[in-house]
Amino acid sequence: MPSLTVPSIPHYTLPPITKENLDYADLPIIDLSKADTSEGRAALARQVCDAMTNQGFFYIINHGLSPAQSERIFDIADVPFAQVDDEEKQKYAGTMKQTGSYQGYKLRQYWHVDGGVRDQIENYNINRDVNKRQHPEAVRPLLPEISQLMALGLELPEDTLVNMHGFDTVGESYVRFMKYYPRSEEDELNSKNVWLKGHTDFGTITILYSQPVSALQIFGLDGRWRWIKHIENALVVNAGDAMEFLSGGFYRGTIHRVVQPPIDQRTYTRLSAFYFAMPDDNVKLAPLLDSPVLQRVGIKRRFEDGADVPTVEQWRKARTSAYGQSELKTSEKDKDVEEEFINGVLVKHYN
Ligand SMILES: O=C(O)CCC(=O)C(=O)O
Ligand SMILES: [Fe+2]
Repeated sequence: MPSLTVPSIPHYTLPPITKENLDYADLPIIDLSKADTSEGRAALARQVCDAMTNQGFFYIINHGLSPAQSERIFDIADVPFAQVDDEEKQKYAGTMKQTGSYQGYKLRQYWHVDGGVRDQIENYNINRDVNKRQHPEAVRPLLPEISQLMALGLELPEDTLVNMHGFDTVGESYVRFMKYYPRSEEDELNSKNVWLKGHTDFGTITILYSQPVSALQIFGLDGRWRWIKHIENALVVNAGDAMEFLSGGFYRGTIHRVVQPPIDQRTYTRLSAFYFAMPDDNVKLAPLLDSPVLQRVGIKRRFEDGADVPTVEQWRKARTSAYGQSELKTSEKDKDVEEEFINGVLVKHYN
């Protein structure tokens, strides 16, 4: 990254890791320092492909961000929450339901979680074009740094996919900062300790900065939830709906959820930082039929034959408007699953 004058902001101290012995998911670790040679890249490509077709989640280490840069990301992430007062937060609140876009704040209690319980999570979302909207005063001096972070999100491994993620085209890849606040006993009971229901992300890939408060879990092919373990200065990557659709089901949009942290971390807030990569708005979410791999392994279609395949814009808007707001129906097959149809596609939410 070229150097910038970095504004001085308060340091955010991340909590210590848990001492509990949790059932962790065994995820592959992609060491990007091996990408310098063509053999190294070939080996990494196989590893990533394997991870994406199986768990749909992996870690990246040696990604080029120093521990100090990663620490800085959490300092920046806390600014929209700790340095902006409620009145200003209201002023920059997003209009998800009306516009299908997450830009701005998602304030606490906007989403329905389960059993009448509403969320205790604040988000602040910034489009990859950081100048697309106005931001709270405390965030403005940080925009050049946030803008540089977006560049990292574009380093996708495949040209085909990279080309669908133009930087100057119309689209909604974005950075999200997210702060989870501890909840009341009553809320924990009524929502069975689930803070964010099991879901798939909407885009191609999500990159999250590993952080120490254990709460994120992934749903394994064996039907069990397992915890994501914190790895110092690692990135955690997962595939979303757009990736699953483009790859005809070859890469899995993995179901994940957020639950109450283990007992020794329950009093902390949980701050996280993400990059959600979304193809350009005009990309049709149909399988990439030219792929020799898809021709070999076959395609799992998520859309009815003849149904209109949605564009990225249609998909992300419909998913964003519905999320945490729509009426869900309990699945006839599984009482822990709730369902809705979006653009003719069955979308599931897990408890
Ligand atoms: O906070 C987390 O670790 C996950 C949040 C998440 O899944 C999301 O924002 O889509
Ligand atoms: Fe997610």
